[in-house]
Amino acid sequence: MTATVIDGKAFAAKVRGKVGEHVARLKADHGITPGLAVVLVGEDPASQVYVRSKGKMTVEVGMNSYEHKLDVNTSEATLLKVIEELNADPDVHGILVQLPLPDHLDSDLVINAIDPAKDVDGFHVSNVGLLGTGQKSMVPCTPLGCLMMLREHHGSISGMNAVVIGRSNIVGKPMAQLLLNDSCTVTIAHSRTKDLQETVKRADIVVAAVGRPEMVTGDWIKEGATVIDVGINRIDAGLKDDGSPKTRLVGDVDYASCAAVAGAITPVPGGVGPMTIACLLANTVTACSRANGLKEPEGLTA
Ligand SMILES: Nc1nc2c(c(=O)[nH]1)N[C@@H](CN(C=O)c1ccc(C(=O)N[C@@H](CCC(=O)O)C(=O)O)cc1)CN2
Repeated sequence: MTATVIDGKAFAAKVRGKVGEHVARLKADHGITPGLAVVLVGEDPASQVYVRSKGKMTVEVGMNSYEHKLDVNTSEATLLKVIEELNADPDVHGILVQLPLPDHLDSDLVINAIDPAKDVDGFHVSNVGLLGTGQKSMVPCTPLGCLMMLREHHGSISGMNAVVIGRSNIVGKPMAQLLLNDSCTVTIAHSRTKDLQETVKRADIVVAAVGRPEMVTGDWIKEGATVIDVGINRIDAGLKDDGSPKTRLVGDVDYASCAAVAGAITPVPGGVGPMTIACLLANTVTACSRANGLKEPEGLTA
């Protein structure tokens, strides 16, 4: 079997298109422009790229983008003050603090200082609780993107066996919750799971979010299963012509061997990654609609 490639880049463009349509309606019918504030502390190169990309795409869909770039040594008190001001700003409907934060800052404390209604990352403990109890919440962007791709590919995923590899608060746990809310039978596997390979082999849906380059190989995958690769790992790829080191982006899944067995698979790059930012924009327009007591966009929430 050769797997169908689930094109996250193309799907993300469609999601951004829908967000743009909803933003245009909010502006034309209600005179409201959704606003997204992104806070970056420090100069982590990957985070800088993601934040730039978020700002650019926010503007492209017609929303206002507010960037707050803070020095790497910013104190917790200063960061909390910035969040407090954004919470109180009526033009800001979504707030995101780019992770990881520098070590001296307590991520949980910072995230839980965000107004849950503006928490477009869905990481605030109130949103985690709401999602866990099947209530309306803000949903973390990466798992939401995975869910959208699964629904688009399968129609319904009800009753399917899903294995999520990884138990992070950002991806693994909310992903498992979303799959459960869609009536999958869900296993959360991790580095200490006994018989990990056998566990994965039983799955109709595999979501790999462990952060280990190409860990999941084709012999772990049930024939015809759908494989969603959340991993973004930069690995050595020899030397460039000028002798400098070359790198290559790979997922947590060994693409070639898994694609030979799976029914469908997301590539890296171009799979889950682009959906993360598209879902951030979707969450912002959802937050803005909710804040104004207006109808939420269809097909952009869980
Ligand atoms: N506050 C948050 N911090 C972080 C999140 C998050 O959702 N909220 N997720 C990641 C980083 N991230 C967005 O912030 C992100 C990661 C990857 C991509 C993406 O499009 N990746 C491309 C490849 C890009 C490359 O070449 O490096 C792909 O997979 O095709 C978008 C967003 C951690 N922090």
